[in-house]
Formats: sequence, structure tokens, C-alpha cells
Amino acid sequence: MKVGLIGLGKMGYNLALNMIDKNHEVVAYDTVSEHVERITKDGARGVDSLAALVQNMESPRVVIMLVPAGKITDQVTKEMGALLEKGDILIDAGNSNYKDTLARYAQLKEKGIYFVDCGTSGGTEGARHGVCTMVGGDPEALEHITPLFESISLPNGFLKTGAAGSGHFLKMVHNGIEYGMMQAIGEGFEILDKSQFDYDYEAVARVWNHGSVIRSWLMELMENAFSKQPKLDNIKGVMHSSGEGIWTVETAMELQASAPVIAMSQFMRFRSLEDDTFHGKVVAALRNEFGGHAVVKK
Ligand SMILES: O=C(O)[C@H](O)[C@@H](O)[C@H](O)[C@H](O)COP(=O)(O)O
Repeated sequence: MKVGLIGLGKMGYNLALNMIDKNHEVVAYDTVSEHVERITKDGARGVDSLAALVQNMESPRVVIMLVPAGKITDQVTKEMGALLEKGDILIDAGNSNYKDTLARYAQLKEKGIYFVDCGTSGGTEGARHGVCTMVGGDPEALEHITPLFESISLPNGFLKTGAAGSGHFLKMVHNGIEYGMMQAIGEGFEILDKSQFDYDYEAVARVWNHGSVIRSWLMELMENAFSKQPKLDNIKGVMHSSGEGIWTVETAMELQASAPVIAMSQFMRFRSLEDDTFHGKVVAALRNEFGGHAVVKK
């Protein structure tokens, strides 16, 4: 299938290589011309604008966007909305908020363009060798892109999730789970680290990966990380987040769904960004006021 690809960052580039391997004809664009030149050498048809991308394809076009969520996705969607024709399919494979997705779907629907949302998981390795895709949108559009997605996803790693927005909604919840699982793994190793025992963490992760209940890809990644740095000495415990955890917690609140683990793991990420906190000072001051308990002075 001929596929347009917008965005040749870490994920997009690997997805392009994955599609080329599967004999798809990839027409690729990125604002960074070096990326376009590189992917052209790797077998895609590189183009220097969105307009050229559209001109180099025939209707019904299938175009995948893998660009940062938020403003850039908005911008590209608007520009593509002006360039594409009725019956074309624009797929957002980034980590967009499903509410933004619903608005973009409605916006493109007015022109008869299908807007498809694809939750994409598996990191850069997945994008390269077999991705996990959760895809929502109109049935006829999903039908059309099924062979493409079956070819680039792992076996059983492609799911048509239902109506527009459902792919990104599912990916959001996936990421909430990811936050909770990673936080639990982190806390487990923290307890080991504070104990009187001298564990080899790489060996611990390895044994847990062989038959234990908590064996998982995350634990394999842990084993890999400890093999490079046995005590993670060169890393600070600062945990950034790009928004999906917040959206999951907001959604849980809206739906009155109980999600304490995911909420706490998001709060722990915020906490990790600060050396000291005002709430810590408040609690220390209160303990001092009512019980004369010592405070640590600056
Ligand atoms: O399934 C995946 O491959 C991941 O969930 C991925 O999509 C995620 O968005 C980033 O790894 C960073 O996420 P945070 O910045 O929110 O931790």
C-alpha cells in the first residue's frame, strides 16, 4: 500500500523502516530535511512539504502523522485538512488527548475526510519490528487500513477499538497502567535498596523474569538497565511525564472511577521534580507546634 508519513522522529523513522520492510511504498515528510534525506536513502520517497506529500499520492490517500501531541498535531491536522480530499484517511498515531481527537475528527468529517486515531505502543523497538496499535474511527476507514496495520503490528498486536476517539482513549488508560506498574516496580526496588541485604538488582530482575508472577517487558527493561548500571548511580530520581497520566486521572475523576494507584503514581512524578516541598514544611511546622517535634532547619 502507498502510505504517507508525516514525522520522522525516533518513532516515525522506525515506523517508516518497518513499513518499507513490509513492502509498503512510503512517501515521507519531516520539517528536518536531514531526516528526509536519510529515509530517502533507506527506501522511502522523501518530500519537502505537506503539499508535495499529497501530490505524490492518489486518492484515497492514507497518511500517518507521528508528530508531538498538542499544538503541532493541531497545526498538521489543519494543514492536511486543507490539502486532502474527500475519502482520504488521516491517521494520528501520536499520544493525543482523545477529546482533542474527537474535535479533529468532527473538523475533518465536514470535508468527508476520515480522521483515525491510533494509540501506538511498544517504544522505538516496537515501531521498528512490530508495534502495538489500538485504532479507532469510522468502520470503512478502519477496513481500508487493516492490511497495513496487520503488517506493521505484532501478531495480535492490532485492535480496531471502535468509534473515533476510542483508540486514543485506550492508549491513555494503557499509559495510566504503565505509570502504576512502573511506580510499583520502583517502590519494590526502593525497599530492597533500604534493606540490610545486599542484592544484585540485575540478578533480582532476571530471576523475577523467569517464571515469577511479575515477569514482564518492564522487568526485562529493568534487568537491562541494571546490567548497564548496577545501582543506577548516574541517574537522578526525577520522573518527567508527558501528560497521559494526568488525562487518565482526570478521566477517572470525570467518570467517578476509583484509580488510586494511577493517581498516586502521577503525584509521585510531580513530587520527584522538587527537592523540597511546601507541604513538607507545613507538616513539619505542625508537628513542631503540637508536639514540639524537631524540625530540620535550612
Ligand atoms: O506505550 C508506549 O510506548 C509508551 O506509553 C509511550 O507511548 C509513552 O508515551 C512514552 O514512553 C512516555 O510517556 P510519559 O512521558 O508519559 O512517561
